[in-house]
Amino acid sequence: MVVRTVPVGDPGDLIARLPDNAPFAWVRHGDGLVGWGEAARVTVPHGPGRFAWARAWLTSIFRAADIHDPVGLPGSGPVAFGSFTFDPDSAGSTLVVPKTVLARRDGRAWLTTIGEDTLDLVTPVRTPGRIRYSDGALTTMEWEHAVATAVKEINSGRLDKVVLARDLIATADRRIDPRALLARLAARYPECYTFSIGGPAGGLVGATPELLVRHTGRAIESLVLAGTSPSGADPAELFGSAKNRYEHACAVASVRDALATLCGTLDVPDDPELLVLPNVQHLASRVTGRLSDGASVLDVVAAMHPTAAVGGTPTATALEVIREREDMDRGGYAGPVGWIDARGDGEWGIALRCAAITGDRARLFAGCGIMGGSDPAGELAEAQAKLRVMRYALEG
Ligand SMILES: C=C(O[C@H]1C=CC=C(C(=O)O)[C@@H]1O)C(=O)O
Repeated sequence: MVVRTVPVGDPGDLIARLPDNAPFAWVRHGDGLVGWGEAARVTVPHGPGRFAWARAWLTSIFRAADIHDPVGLPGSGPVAFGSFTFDPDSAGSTLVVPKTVLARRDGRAWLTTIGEDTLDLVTPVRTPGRIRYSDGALTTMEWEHAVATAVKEINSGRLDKVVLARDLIATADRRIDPRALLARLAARYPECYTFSIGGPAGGLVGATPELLVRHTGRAIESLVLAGTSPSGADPAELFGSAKNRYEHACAVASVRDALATLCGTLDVPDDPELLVLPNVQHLASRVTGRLSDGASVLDVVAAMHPTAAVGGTPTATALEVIREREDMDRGGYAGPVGWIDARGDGEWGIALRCAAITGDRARLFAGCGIMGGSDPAGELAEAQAKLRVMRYALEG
């Protein structure tokens, strides 16, 4: 495999450059990486060793490559995009090395191609047309009942926190082109990571505000989110809510504990800040650290997933409750999504505010941190607000 990276002039809108409807993307504030074509693809076997397996597969692919990379920045040279399922026992975790990657970072842009240059025929982007919605695994009433049961389990002492999610099925007039969704998401949610892991029939598309980990050399950074109110509500209520503060503290603790074993230094803020998005606002904590050895971004992802922003506290009990109450397979929702390069650098988010696309169908997901004081109707309203991201991507 011959890999060539060359510096290029400013490519403008990265998403507008995607030629086909199986795109790869990771874009925030216009910067990031987009890719197309497939030089290599693998389905990662499910089970507890999946991240180590993925890492070994990538090492063998990247080691065998003949790499010409004068740019030498995170994301230059060969790159793999990936999505891992939330549940280690679910099938469908995927890594793909695109044939072509176009990237921009801090005013510098580059193009990486693998193998022979091919003429990429640009297919027109079509919007999905009219969208009809139907219930996913549970009706809204059944989901509220699941939340009420989880609240009882928390109050009986079985666990402290669990994140319960629901799905919603959208059916479009025609085959959904992820590029149409990416363009809308990147324009409306510039603060989020707009992502796509393309597949032959569709793939996973979304705009997540939650950075699981950015790895640049030995420096790592994570943005932990948990605790939500509608945008426009008084932030003082969110900061003053014991329920939301404890929900956030559980998520921060899970990240701190996972990173402490890998980092020589780790900086965890005492108090959260506010992240305001068009639909909701979150309590947010930016955690930074330095790795004590040469762990790759996937090694760090393996140690962190699932954080209590998407699982719960304690983790193992929360996973049991999620399996018992949600009545669905989350697939890639709430799993790690992102990219890794041959140096082990990369950026991985938690796949929130996303949908799994298959042909003319999209499965949308949203979840909420459930605590002892949660009100099922309030949690349903919060889940609906989170679903607005992908409803907007589909409907415009
Ligand atoms: C699980 C989701 O959000 C998480 C991230 C931020 C705030 C959350 C909350 O307040 O419940 C969730 O922990 C989702 O968007 O599906």
